[in-house]
Amino acid sequence: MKKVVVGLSGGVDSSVAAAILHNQGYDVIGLTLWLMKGKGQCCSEGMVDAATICEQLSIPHEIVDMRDVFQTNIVDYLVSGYSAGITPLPCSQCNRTVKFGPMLEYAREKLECDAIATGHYARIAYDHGSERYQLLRAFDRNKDQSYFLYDLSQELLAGTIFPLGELNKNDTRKIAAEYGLKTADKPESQDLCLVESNGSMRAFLDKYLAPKPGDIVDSNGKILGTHDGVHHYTIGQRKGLGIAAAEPLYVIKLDTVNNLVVVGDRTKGTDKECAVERVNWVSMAEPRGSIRGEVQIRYRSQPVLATIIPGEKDCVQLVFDEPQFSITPGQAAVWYEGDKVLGGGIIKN
Ligand SMILES: Nc1ncnc2c1ncn2[C@@H]1O[C@H](COP(=O)(O)OP(=O)(O)OP(=O)(O)O)[C@@H](O)[C@H]1O
Repeated sequence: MKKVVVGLSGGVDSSVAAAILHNQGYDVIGLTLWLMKGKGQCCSEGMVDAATICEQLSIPHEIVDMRDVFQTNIVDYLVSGYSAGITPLPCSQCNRTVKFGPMLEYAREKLECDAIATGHYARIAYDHGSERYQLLRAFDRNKDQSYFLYDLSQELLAGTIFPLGELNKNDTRKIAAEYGLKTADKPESQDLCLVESNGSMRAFLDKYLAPKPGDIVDSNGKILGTHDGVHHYTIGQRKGLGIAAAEPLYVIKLDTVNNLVVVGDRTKGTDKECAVERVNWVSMAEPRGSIRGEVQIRYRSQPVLATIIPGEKDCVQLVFDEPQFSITPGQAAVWYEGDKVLGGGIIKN
């Protein structure tokens, strides 16, 4: 019988992923990564729900303590990024270094099992021509999570199954109800897990970073207001600036050297190019020259046409056909060809 380790967060998606594979005849083992430090965090509820699902499906449940790895790779990474004036995207980093990598390693070393599965909405296909695993968007475009998965290596893709890739969320809920899963009606998580467990990104950051008051200025240096720490702002932000102005103003630069938040009208926040670092080529090998692709610079942004120019040391330059508003250092840029994730990386500037 084929054996698979399913990452169980205690949510409906991973519960259904486990139930589907179990029903298909896989020998399923549930595995929950214990991620967050502190009592009463969302993880403790998640672990109990995951254990309940395993009980329902009569499958074993393992819990692996990953709190230190999560603290170093995600919490510290976020805090140092925000204090340096960037807006880091923790999810792709979390997927590679906290979830998929360690889960596959644990599955192989401790459970003699070569495959893992998660409840992500994305698809994987093997292309015989290029001999590569391809990462594809989910059928449900509204739930598609391929943007967060661009950083997975070929080895990780080879060992991963996404049982929900061809379903839409309504199907998932229906299947959960059909199987009578305890998590069937569990509400959708809306935010980043750290935001959800702390109430807001501000509340999370305030636990680690002291207030550092400074000025909000326009691009000529004119003082328009004050702020309580550059780390509370993000490029493109419009709300919560506390400035009355005739036209809408957006954050266009975070100047940590002079402790300034620089604001301007929408035209000042657009750019035709950006540099991307820590690039991972997913469905294709790194090309020798420029390629064209549809690029997403945020999770929910519309893909836009651009030329992708490979550079040195895992870097590329993106040149957009049309200037883009609020290109945010720290967020991921992911380039696609149709449904296929070609590659992605972290926006540098
Ligand atoms: N703590 C965890 N331990 C093991 N696997 C996890 C954990 N958190 C998330 N995962 C896996 O990653 C997938 C995507 O996680 P995400 O945080 O995006 O939750 P989600 O889409 O709301 O899914 P779910 O409904 O299963 O919580 C989950 O479906 C699960 O398979």
